[in-house]
Amino acid sequence: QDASSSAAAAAAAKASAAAKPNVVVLATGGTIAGAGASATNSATYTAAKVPVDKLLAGLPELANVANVKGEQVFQIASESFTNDNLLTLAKRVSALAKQSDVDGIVITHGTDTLAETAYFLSLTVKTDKPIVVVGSMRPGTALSADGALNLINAVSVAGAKDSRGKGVFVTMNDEIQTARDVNKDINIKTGAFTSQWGPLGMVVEGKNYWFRAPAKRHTTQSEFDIDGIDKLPQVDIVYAYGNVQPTAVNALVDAGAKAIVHAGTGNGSVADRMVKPLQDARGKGVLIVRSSRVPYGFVLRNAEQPDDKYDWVVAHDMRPEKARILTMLALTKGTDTKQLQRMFWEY
Ligand SMILES: NC(=O)C[C@H](N)C(=O)O
Repeated sequence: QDASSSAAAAAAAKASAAAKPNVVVLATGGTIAGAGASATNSATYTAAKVPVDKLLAGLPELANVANVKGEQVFQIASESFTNDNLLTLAKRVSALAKQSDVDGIVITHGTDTLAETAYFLSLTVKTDKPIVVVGSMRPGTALSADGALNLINAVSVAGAKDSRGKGVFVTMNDEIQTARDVNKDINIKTGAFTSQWGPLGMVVEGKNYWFRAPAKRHTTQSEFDIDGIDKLPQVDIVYAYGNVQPTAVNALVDAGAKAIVHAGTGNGSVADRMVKPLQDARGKGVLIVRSSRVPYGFVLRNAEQPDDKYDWVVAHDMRPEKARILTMLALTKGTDTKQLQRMFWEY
């Protein structure tokens, strides 16, 4: 009797594990793995402290959502992310996505450059399996820490069948955002991630509620594939402000930048004294991408500056830091400015 009931219990446990999706959590550090000195330290803490096993063990509720495995890829604050980190992470995500025993992938990440990494993954990983990048604004040691629910939501979105084919997501504050559109727009507050075009949906108590679909090319529809990319070119950003001088542009060209993203004022406007240095840079083969330091709206071609005449590219609605990501990838294919401009419209 005992033996048959324990066999039945084991079979039931096996059936319940088989019914749940398999989700791998790749941990990279950030505040979601951060720890502060006391529960009232919501903003003063050390990022990238808690190892992934401890992070997952602290959330037994995850077992109800998916069969979760953790892997520590890095343990860093995201402001220190490099191109090498992007390549290593994306290659690991791509390899996991090819495994038949993996249904979805979650990346825990610091919030500061989270949107850049999410965009990079959405452009380079060829899969229709859900990939979710998630972080937190408060360390797990703080009162009203946001990481635990953000992580459960991420695992639930990554494991859901109705998330497939929709690209890479960011799940913060119960919202499901698409990697391309989302940015960290607010610091300190937990509702930090927004998109001017709105979230795709919401995740509440383990269920997805969708309201729109991404309109731009991503993952399986992308012309980039991380499996064939081993190096990223140097692309830098020049920030515009009153009294700006060409010092930074000239230094970056001398340092070997292959492209410069100009974070202009207003509609991507460029100070009169910056035009010639940027033209000179273009003359030396450096690609010039005109973006704006204004977070919302978008930059139009040949408005503010004659882009056709100067052979410059506009970043459309991409923030300078995300324009850098697309420009680096474009440069792995060639230096044709018409192609780069097409990519800014399509991705
Ligand atoms: N909230 C955070 O995660 C911020 C932290 N500086 C990071 O990006 O790693």
